Amino acid sequence: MSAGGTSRRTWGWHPLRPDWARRVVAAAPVRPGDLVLDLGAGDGALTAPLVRAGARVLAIELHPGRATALRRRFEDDDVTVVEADLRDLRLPARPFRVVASPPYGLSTALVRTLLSSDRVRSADLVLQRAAVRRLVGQPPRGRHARRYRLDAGLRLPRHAFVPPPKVDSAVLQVRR
Ligand SMILES: C[S@@+](CC[C@H](N)C(=O)[O-])C[C@H]1O[C@@H](n2cnc3c(N)ncnc32)[C@H](O)[C@@H]1O
Repeated sequence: MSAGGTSRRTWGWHPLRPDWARRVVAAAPVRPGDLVLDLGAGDGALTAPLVRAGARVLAIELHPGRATALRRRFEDDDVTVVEADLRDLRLPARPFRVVASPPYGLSTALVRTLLSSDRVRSADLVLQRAAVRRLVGQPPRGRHARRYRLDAGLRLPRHAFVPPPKVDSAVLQVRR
């Protein structure tokens, strides 16, 4: 995937509207001082309310232009932007939360990676609604999967995103 010639499809570019991003963060158990990963942070729709909630955010974004814009936007905040591919995600060595709207194509792999760690305090992932149903019914295996419970959370209508995707979305809640 090159940074030039990018298409919405290649990069899964469906940013959340700010009001819906606020709702997703408000429904997550984030406390001041928590380390929170925003996976596929885009232009910071979720990063902004996470910062307002007092989180220390690790924002991971593959698109170079978006990573640069994120650094500028949050230069005065407790936000670390890492330009990296989520397919090579390396999790922090200390406990962390996740609040993210990642590319839908990586949903299963991401959940599996999270369930392989014993350091996830919680995760709230905006995913395709059908994927949430599937994952709640049959979570992917992971080394520490038994420590976690998966539930369906907030439902997001298509107009929660600009542009609206062709599928419905919901939050997958991962709790210990
Ligand atoms: C659905 S958008 C969500 C953006 C933002 N989280 C929001 O809610 O508005 C997914 C984001 O993931 C990024 N992305 C796509 N593939 C990625 C990958 N392999 N690694 C890291 N980021 C990726 C895209 O560039 C895009 O910014």
